Amino acid sequence: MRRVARGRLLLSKAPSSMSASSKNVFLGVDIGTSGTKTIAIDAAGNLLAQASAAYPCHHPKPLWSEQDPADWRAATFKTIRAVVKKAELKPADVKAIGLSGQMHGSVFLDKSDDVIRPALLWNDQRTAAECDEIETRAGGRKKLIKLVANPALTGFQAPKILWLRNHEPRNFAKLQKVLLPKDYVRLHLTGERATEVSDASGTLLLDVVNRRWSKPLLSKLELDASLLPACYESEEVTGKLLPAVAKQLGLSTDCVVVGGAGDCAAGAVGNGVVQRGVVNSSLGTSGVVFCHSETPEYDPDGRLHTFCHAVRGKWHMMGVTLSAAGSLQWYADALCKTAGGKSESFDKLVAEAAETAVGADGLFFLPYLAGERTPHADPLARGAFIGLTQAHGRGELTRAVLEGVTYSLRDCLDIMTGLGVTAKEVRATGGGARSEFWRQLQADVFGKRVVSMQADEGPAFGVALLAAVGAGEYASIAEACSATVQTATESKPQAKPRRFYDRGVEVYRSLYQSLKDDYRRIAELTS
Ligand SMILES: Nc1ncnc2c1ncn2[C@@H]1O[C@H](COP(=O)(O)OP(=O)(O)O)[C@@H](O)[C@H]1O
Ligand SMILES: O=C(CO)[C@@H](O)[C@H](O)COP(=O)(O)O
Repeated sequence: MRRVARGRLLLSKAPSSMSASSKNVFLGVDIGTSGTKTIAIDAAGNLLAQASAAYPCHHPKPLWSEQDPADWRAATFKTIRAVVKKAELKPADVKAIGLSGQMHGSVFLDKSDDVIRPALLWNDQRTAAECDEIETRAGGRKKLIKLVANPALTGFQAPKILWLRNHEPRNFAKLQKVLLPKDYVRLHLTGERATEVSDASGTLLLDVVNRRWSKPLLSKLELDASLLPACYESEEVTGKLLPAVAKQLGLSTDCVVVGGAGDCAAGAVGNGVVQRGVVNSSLGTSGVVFCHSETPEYDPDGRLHTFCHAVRGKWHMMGVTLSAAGSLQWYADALCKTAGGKSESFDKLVAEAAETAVGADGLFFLPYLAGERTPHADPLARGAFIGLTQAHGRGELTRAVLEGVTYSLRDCLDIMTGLGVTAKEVRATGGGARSEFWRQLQADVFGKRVVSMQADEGPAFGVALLAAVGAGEYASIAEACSATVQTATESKPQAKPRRFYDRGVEVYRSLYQSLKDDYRRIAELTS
């Protein structure tokens, strides 16, 4: 059923309603930090239906971050049922499902596959001591990078496993398996304990160059390899729906679940970033700047991650700022309640910001609400408004948040550029990229053309394409992308704001340098 050319043809002439027998539908599920989004697409990449469900994130202590895996499972089942209903799909229509999700999170399971404690997330900063332990056990930072291509960072999964061993030994004694968020959902869909290379890269336990678990590092950390699931390539089939699950979802037991991808690689596939020349910028809870690599490439200072791409035999580099659109979410929730007690809408806040001057009249925002990864790798960093005056109102505050987050993405982009990555265009994705104003701001801060995508479904679209490849609809991910991915709007850098932001980013950068010792003192004060 390989029908590459058909996919291309259908792109320009997509049927609005296919006959029951002709449907070949693929689902993409993205288990994000703020919620889960599921989409259904046809073979040409046309969106048939989408549904989303939100859930909370818990912060039991400052800079800690946890979620209940049961919320991801419930949201996935609910949204799959919703798209099946909305698109009026018959069980046999859905050929494959792709899973994507927030990376690095650790779901600790006991021998009955029950969750031992809430999951520790990608933006949880409690593991600084365990990162030091990993570097020491590996024989130093250089040796660690040789084994797994990356330095130890607090968000990654391996330090979380060591944290459990060091701080909750009774829970560690029960531990049989550690899964990533999307892979916990896979277990409930298929009964299989499996992951794939792009998400596995973010555990710090994958030999990224050879795309397999690093036995040498596992042994140095005294971790049993049986804790980890089987590791596949992203488009490979990892299992089929369990009979009871298929019945519950209105799908068939012939429906396969492919490896899928971590949300960064999935978003890149969804935006067609499967070759050099374009980079992806994502404004989700986190912010990510992502480039494709033909071979593993490294930032010698370890500020960018070197991970496997969701494309077989390819890699990527990315910089990750921990509170991107998440900063806007925090700001709306903490400081912008309406009279009815709800958070002000993002559209209203952004419209107010758009009315204010470039640079928010000298107000800066540092978006380090959850510490920071790129460029500072500083778990103690904190957020800040700097430069407030009595002339500032809500519009300037919002603008400062949007600008601060975008400066942080520029930090990531500039590191990449410094390593020789050239990009003629930035492809914008994530909830924040829905805003035309924020896309234009990116163009002005980056000094590059920023485009939005026709299928603005981010990682969910990327893994739906991986599902289509896994089911044999396309011969390769590159073919699936070239048949279905199209850009939509374009924002070009404007000369005056661009000049301002080139100077503004220097002030922004020096503010962190001025504050970093104080962050340490704040940590001592509050510990
Ligand atoms: N219209 C909008 N304008 C600006 N920002 C928006 C808009 N809609 C959503 N966002 C931002 O996008 C975030 C959600 O992005 P999303 O990519 O869904 O996150 P995640 O994948 O982390 O769950 C919201 O918290 C909000 O900050
Ligand atoms: O930590 C990373 C990537 O390294 C984050 O990108 C997470 O994967 C969370 O994604 P969002 O929920 O923000 O989309």
